[in-house]
Amino acid sequence: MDDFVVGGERFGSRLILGTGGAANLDVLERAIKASGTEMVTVALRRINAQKTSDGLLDVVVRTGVRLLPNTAGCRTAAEAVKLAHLAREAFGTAWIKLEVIGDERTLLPDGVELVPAAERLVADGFTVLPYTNDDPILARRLADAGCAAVMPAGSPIGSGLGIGNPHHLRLLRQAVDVPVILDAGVGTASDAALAMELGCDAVLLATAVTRAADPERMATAMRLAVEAGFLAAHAGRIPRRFHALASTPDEGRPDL
Ligand SMILES: CC(=O)[C@@H](O)[C@H](O)COP(=O)(O)O
Repeated sequence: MDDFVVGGERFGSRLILGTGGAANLDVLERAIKASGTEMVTVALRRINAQKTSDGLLDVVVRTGVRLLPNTAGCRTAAEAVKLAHLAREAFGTAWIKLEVIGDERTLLPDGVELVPAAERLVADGFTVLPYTNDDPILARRLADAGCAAVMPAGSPIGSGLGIGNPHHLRLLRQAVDVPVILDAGVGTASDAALAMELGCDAVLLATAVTRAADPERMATAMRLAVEAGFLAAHAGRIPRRFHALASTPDEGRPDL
């Protein structure tokens, strides 16, 4: 698999893990290792930046993955910008997964708040990766604002419904030049493979692994699915046909 380049940095894995929902840190650490991920996202409010042992931050340090703080829980652009600045101070990283949630029930992104928040953070020197809707126009606005990637939801966070609108995802892929990372809604490995086959550059998922009956095994499945989807997307699939096409040619067939 080719390296994944985002924000000017190179990653060997195209799978990003969210850390919410794990039963405990030991389970999470084993899942991170099994997934082969090189980047995990963490809600700032879940981390104690001062704590030096037994915390989520220690898992991040021990596994050697990049920490991508997120602005989970924010409802307005102003809140998200403030939290991003706190994260930069606390963790010494200017990378931020920008989340501005529009609605408690669906947890879908608020596109109206998202664009000015992204513009502000880019101007402030952040590498911004926004969680967005599967709307190609909004994605283009975010890319034009200088975001390093766009992260469309497949379906609502934690729903496990997979990719609700594959056509929109294809349109979105064509609408932007920055990496597209499917974020949210993945339920099982085939959803992750499909995202890659539709042209996504990477997949971010949390619940499907952290709340699986066997998180370590599901993390392995997700690693393989992302790799398989990427390879298939770049292997030139056969065209779909209405009728059959014999796989063995007729010539040389004995007269019976
Ligand atoms: C936007 C957001 O919070 C997602 O990153 C979420 O953590 C992952 O969604 P799933 O839990 O559905 O994979």
